[in-house]
Amino acid sequence: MEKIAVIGGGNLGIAVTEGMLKTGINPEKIHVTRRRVHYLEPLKEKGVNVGSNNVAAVQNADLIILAVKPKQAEIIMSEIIDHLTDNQIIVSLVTGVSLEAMEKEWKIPSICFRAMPNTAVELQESITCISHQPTTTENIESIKALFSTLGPVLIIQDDMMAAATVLGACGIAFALRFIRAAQQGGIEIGFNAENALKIAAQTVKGAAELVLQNGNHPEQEIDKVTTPQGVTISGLNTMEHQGFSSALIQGVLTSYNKIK
Ligand SMILES: NC(=O)C1=CN([C@@H]2O[C@H](COP(=O)(O)OP(=O)(O)OC[C@H]3O[C@@H](n4cnc5c(N)ncnc54)[C@H](OP(=O)(O)O)[C@@H]3O)[C@@H](O)[C@H]2O)C=CC1
Ligand SMILES: O=C(O)[C@@H]1CCC=N1
Repeated sequence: MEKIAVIGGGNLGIAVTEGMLKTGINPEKIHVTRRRVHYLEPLKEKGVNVGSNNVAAVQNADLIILAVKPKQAEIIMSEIIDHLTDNQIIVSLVTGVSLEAMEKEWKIPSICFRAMPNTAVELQESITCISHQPTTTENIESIKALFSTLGPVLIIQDDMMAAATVLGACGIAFALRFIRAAQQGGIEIGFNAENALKIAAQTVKGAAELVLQNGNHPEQEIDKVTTPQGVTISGLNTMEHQGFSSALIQGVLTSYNKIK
């Protein structure tokens, strides 16, 4: 990709930009916008173009990454629409706005994709789900290649984007709440906060790697830890009696129903 505009340098826009910078992309090729431009000072110091002029940013860009809230996106689209060309590519990270709505309601002339990374994109540890219209045949590989530098990529149907948002993007918060709870437990049994957090976080990372690298079902790995009449199974069963898995599944469904 030659020049990239990131419209909306907030939590996700900054994370995506930081991730792209880590891939070695030339910072001068990136232009990030937001209204309170002073929050973009750290990116500016790294050589990224920053500003509040969305039109200037898109006029110069081959790829436009839209990273604003849905209501903000409507306003911004009306501002930039006349400056878009049909050879530009728009990748929307906006939650809950389908490709069909982007084309019909926003009337975007450019090639549209949706992408759903999570904030670990900053560390190139996201999983990014990408969707495109069935009629879109070009540019899929280049979009896939860009996000593949930021973690694994899955191409999915656009109607699965809400599910991707919940499992992948909200999932970061769900996993972090687990880590926090484990840390709190760790403090009760004697660790200071710093060590409890380090153990909890690294243990989650290790558990994830066991699933990802071994390709095993979580329960296979759990079986290896649960000594008969041992301490792990007692703790696990108490958590389940308290509704651990059920609470997580219900939370996922609540988030999903809210997007829908
Ligand atoms: N955070 C996450 O983990 C994820 C978020 N998403 C989706 O990504 C989108 C962005 O989320 P998030 O980054 O969390 O939200 P933020 O509110 O952090 O970021 C949006 C940014 O847009 C800027 N903005 C608002 N109006 C304009 C404008 N007119 N021109 C330029 N910039 C503008 C705001 O800055 P200012 O007020 O200074 O203009 C703000 O920083 C949302 O649709 C969200 O649902 C998707 C996946 C994960
Ligand atoms: O909470 C939200 O609505 C957005 C979508 C995914 C992550 N943040």
